Amino acid sequence: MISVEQAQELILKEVKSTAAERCDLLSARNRVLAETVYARSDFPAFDNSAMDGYAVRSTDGDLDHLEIIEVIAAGQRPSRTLERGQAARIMTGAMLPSGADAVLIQEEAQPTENTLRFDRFPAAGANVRRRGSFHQSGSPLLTPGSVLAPGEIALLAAAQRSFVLVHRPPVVAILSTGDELVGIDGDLSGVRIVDSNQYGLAAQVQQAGAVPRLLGIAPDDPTIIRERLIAALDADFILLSGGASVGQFDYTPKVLEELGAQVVLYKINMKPGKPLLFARCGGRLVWGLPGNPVSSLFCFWQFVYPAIRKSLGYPPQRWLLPTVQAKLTSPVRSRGDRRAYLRGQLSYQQQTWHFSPYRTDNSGDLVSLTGINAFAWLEAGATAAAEGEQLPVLVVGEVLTG
Ligand SMILES: Nc1nc2c(c(=O)[nH]1)N[C@H]1C(S)=C(S)[C@@H](COP(=O)(O)OP(=O)(O)OC[C@H]3O[C@@H](n4cnc5c(N)ncnc54)[C@H](O)[C@@H]3O)O[C@H]1N2
Ligand code: MOO
Repeated sequence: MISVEQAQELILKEVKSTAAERCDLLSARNRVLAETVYARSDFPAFDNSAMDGYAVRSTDGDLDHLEIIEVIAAGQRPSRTLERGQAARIMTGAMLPSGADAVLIQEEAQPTENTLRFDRFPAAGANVRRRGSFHQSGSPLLTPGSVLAPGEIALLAAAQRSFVLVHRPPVVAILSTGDELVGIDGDLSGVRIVDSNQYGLAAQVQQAGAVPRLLGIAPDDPTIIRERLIAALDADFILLSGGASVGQFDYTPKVLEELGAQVVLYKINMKPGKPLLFARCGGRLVWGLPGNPVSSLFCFWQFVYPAIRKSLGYPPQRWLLPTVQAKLTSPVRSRGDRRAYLRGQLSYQQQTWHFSPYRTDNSGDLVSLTGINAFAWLEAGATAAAEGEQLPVLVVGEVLTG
């Protein structure tokens, strides 16, 4: 069995970023830029006021008062040049009139009719945003690999880019295998279970920014699994759920081998999720995920999520889910035979990360995943950790702050 870190490295080595596609700016959030975006003009495009007040000449501070010659709103062009002894009422963002080089803020001004008196006079450049001071025409605003968060989206809008080139989201096919499985509305007949992995994995694929393609259920029949797998080969990634272990009806490894797939790895030193299989098949990447629902979702976070992020063009520091060191709020145990990931809740309180372990580590118990946002881990060989001890924690959901 190989380690989690070795497996992540081997998997990521096989992944390439997808080609670029044109995307409407409003749909581009969380996508990754595949071009350099240059500024088409200076920003600000003209000298303007940073505050509501009065545009003045900074050399007029020796005068007793100034004459107010006009009012300039944002979006308007000043109509006159400011001469010695003159001021113009000006709003934040409005164009500075020629002749002016400073803005007296209105809190420090005493206007009466057209006359302006003042307490303190601004120095040259005070409260003025100079043309091109934020960025200049032709300068690169964003480079390939920039992740488009709301700030970047606003910058692109300011640069009048209603469309941008971003990496195409990979298509991830999901095929569940198992005679015991039925669709969400299927007949359970007392011995069957719902194919919940299809839904859980689809939600994870969407959350990671990729496009799920639901291929439904294949029975434990190698011929049918093989057919369905071939049909799935037009997707970028293929997730097979179930049949990865050693049981009599666990056909995933066998079918992949028959199709000429190169198995890159099989079995990881971790719990849950030991019987993970990863292979190259017909130029596509295939994950054989364990059928146990918690194991399957956990393997996704560890080994599929990073691959999706890489293919989306994310920078390497953002491929893996983050980890922190957190203090245990109650003791934990493990068999010690594999690295054990223990589900629980991570919160940040009083400048400290706290991890509250959930009471069970059963790989089939989906209730145990509700409200879970993290997994603390004990290395293989360690069988317990006490309350208050620090453990490394993998963060899979939103962190609680109280
Ligand atoms: N003798 C051994 N038995 C098992 C081993 C082992 O090393 N030796 N490994 C165990 C571990 S660890 C895991 S994890 C599971 C993985 O098994 P498979 O990937 O072969 O999955 P199945 O046998 O098909 O199913 C396991 C379990 O999960 C349920 N399941 C399957 N698919 C779905 C689905 N799409 N949605 C919801 N639930 C699903 C299935 O009914 C089983 O209960 O193997 C252990 N056994
Ligand atoms: O590795 Mo299995 O995932 O423990 O149940």
